[in-house]
Amino acid sequence: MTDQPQIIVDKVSHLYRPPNGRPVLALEDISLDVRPQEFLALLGPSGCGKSTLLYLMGGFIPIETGSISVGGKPVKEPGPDRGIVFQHFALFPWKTVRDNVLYGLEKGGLPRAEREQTAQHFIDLVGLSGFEDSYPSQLSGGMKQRTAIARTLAIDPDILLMDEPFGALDAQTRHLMQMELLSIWRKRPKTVIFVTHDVQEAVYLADRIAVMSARPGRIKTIVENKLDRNDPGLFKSPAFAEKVDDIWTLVRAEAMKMQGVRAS
Ligand SMILES: Nc1ncnc2c1ncn2[C@@H]1O[C@H](COP(=O)(O)OP(=O)(O)OP(=O)(O)O)[C@@H](O)[C@H]1O
Repeated sequence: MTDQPQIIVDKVSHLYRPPNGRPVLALEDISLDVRPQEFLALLGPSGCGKSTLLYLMGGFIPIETGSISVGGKPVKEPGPDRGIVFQHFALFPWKTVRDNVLYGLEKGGLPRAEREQTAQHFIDLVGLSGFEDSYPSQLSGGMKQRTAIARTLAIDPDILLMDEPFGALDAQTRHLMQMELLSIWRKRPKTVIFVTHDVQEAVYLADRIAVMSARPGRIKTIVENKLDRNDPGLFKSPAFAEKVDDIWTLVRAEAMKMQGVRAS
């Protein structure tokens, strides 16, 4: 890991202008550097603009104020260097697991046999061997999300943008998926930006945690996470509970501000 930032977010603000409603200032003056191959969590209360920031980095919505660069180039549109995984699985229901994973590889110009080999490699990596011919309706939530992750990983992006990818899963599956994601990330290190409003999830997964303020979203603070995430007992350790508690205190203040905003 070098210390040169791979992603530079510089003074970004974002105003939504819905056709039938008041404009919403979702982000204000966000500056953030992300290092290559670091796992960064974007943490904050609901509505603070986490997804908006992720989509701006992905090039899915235009940047109007400030700038974002990836590898020194300004972000103008989505690109194969940035893969995204959404909360809701976004699979093609009429395609099998194999074909869903192959879909992302179709544009790459690789021969069919090579594409199939790559797809199989990532299906195995996410633990779905034996389910290649299943359709999404035949899979559990966790398996659907694994398929979506395999599809994104198969394209081999340098950067993974993950928008609450485990938010729709039950607590047990969620923890298994977190462990699996860490293990995949160790095998194939990538820059990961992981949006969550779950403090435990952020502390369990991330090298650094950017805590965002209530709307308009700003970066309130960035916390370095020095806990040993290779430690299998980490989740149950006092140090983990203490870190979660410290960060929860920061987030709670913002969540309460958000409630106030809603109540007014
Ligand atoms: N297309 C849109 N038009 C108008 N306002 C929007 C639009 N998308 C998001 N917003 C508003 O911008 C703010 C930030 O939304 P965003 O989805 O980025 O927040 P978030 O932190 O990801 O929330 P959550 O954790 O609930 O998913 C919210 O107040 C939301 O209502």
